[in-house]
Amino acid sequence: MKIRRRSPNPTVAVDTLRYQVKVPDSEPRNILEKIVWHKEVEIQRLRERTPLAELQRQVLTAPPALDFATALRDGKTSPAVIAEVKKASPSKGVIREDFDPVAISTSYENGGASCLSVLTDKEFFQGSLDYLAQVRQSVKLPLLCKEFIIYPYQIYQARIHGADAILLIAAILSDKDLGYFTRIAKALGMTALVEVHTAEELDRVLNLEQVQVIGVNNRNLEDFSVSLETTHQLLAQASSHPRANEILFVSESGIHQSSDVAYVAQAGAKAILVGESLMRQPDPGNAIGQLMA
Ligand SMILES: O=C(O)c1ccccc1NCC(=O)[C@H](O)[C@H](O)COP(=O)(O)O
Repeated sequence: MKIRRRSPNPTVAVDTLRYQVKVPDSEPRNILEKIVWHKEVEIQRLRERTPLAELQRQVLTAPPALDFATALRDGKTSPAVIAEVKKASPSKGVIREDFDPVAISTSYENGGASCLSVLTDKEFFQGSLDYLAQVRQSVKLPLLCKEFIIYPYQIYQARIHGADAILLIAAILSDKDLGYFTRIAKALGMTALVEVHTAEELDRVLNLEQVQVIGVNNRNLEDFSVSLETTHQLLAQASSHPRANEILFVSESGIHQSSDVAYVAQAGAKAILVGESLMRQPDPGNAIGQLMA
């Protein structure tokens, strides 16, 4: 998937007036591009308010990160469950009206999740970094900050708010950034979960030595279609790579029933990331038990 990091619609300054010069194809081509373009503006604004140096100062006094990767390897269940705290999504709109991130997380912890994922994007998922901080105060499980990370700034933000792991999406980051961001995460004691959706992205990521945890997203972010076959195909491709045995593979998205869990586990996934199907149940933690039955 080719994601353009910025809108090709340039702003031209003429004296004090600013004109938008429309160029062809200046609309985002898919939801991922739309999210990333919005993120560029969002991070720019945040940086103006709180510079990176201030975050780097704050991170020094944060409690140490928990070991996300080990919690998955030692999973409470097989495969291990990363249960997601997700109020809404671009594909489904609002998923859970009575959204209480702390109650949901506690229920997940009691229900057998090995780790939690907390969506922090406000604009498209109605998430928040404050939810992440609240969840950190309430549960002992390792936490993934589910964000669209395009700058190191966001990694520091995640750590300060209690994250133990970050998501890095191969479709929106160059190899250089993936390597650099993974090293920053490691320096902060965090795990990087690097997400792929295509054979080409998987190839790129397998060749980055420092990547230890790879997520296969079953959702196509261009058209929102979901197919668990993506896990099957990409894990078959990975199996012939020399590093295959040292990588922990996570199957993400579209997992609704126990036959889905069996299918991706059989394909080689050692962990699953589940949001919507748990969030739609009255007791999300109890739903983990049903899913893993
Ligand atoms: O969930 C979406 O609609 C979505 C749209 C655009 C970018 C990302 C999106 N989801 C992020 C995720 O990775 C999922 O929340 C996660 O894998 C859980 O998926 P599900 O179990 O299907 O809720």
